[in-house]
Amino acid sequence: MSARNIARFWEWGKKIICVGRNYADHAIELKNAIPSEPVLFLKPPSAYVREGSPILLPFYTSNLHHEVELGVVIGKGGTAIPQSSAMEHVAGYVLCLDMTARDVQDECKSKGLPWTLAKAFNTSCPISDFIPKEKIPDPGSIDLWLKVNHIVKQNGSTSQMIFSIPYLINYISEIISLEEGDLILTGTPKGVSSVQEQDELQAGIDGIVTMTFKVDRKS
Ligand SMILES: CC(=O)CC(=O)C(=O)O
Ligand SMILES: [Mg+2]
Repeated sequence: MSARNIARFWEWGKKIICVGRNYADHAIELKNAIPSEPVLFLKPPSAYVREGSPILLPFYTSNLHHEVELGVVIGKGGTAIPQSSAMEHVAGYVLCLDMTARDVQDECKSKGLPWTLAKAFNTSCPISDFIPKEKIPDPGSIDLWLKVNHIVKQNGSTSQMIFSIPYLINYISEIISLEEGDLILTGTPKGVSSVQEQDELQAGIDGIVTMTFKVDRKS
C-alpha cells in the first residue's frame, strides 16, 4: 500500500471542526455576542468540495452565505495538546469556505436546535490546494479575501481572531482528540453575504493561494 499523502487529506474522511464567532466584527454584523470561549460545530467529510466542482445550493435555503476562513490541517494527532507545542501538530493550511444556509441557521438558533442543516450539507466546505506549513510562517497575521462575481465582499486579517490557533488546538483537543488529517476552520471575518445560482466565488491569501468556485443547483 502506498503511503498516505497529507496534501490530499480531504480524501481520508477525517473530522472537520469549525470555530464560530472567532472575529468580533463578524459576531457584531450578525448581532451575536462576542464569545468568551470558542463556539464549535462539525461538518462531515462529505462537505468537502474541490475546485472544478460546484457548490450546490441546498433546496431548503433561500439565503446561502459565504464565509471565508483559514483552515488548519493537523499533521500529528493528540489529546489535551498544550498551547506551547500546538504548532508542532500542524502540517499546513487550506483556504476554506464555511458555506452557511443563514435562514436555516437563524431558525435553528431561534428554536434552540443544532446547526447541522445550516452548516453540514454536501459541498458546504470548499477548500483550496494544501498549503505546507513552511509557506505561512505566521498564520496569525495573514490577509484573507473573498469576491462574489469580482466584487470584494470579505477582506480580513487572521490577526483579528479572538482565539489564536494554538489556543484553539489546545481547547479543541481537550474535548475532541485530534488526528492526522483533521481540519480546523478558524472562523470568518465580517462581510458575509448571500450567493445565488451561477455566482462565481473567488477567494485567496495574497501571494499564497487563490481558488474559484461556481454556485449551482443540484440537477
Ligand atoms: C454565526 C456563524 O455562522 C459562525 C461561524 O461559522 C463563523 O465563522 O463565525
Ligand atoms: Mg464559519
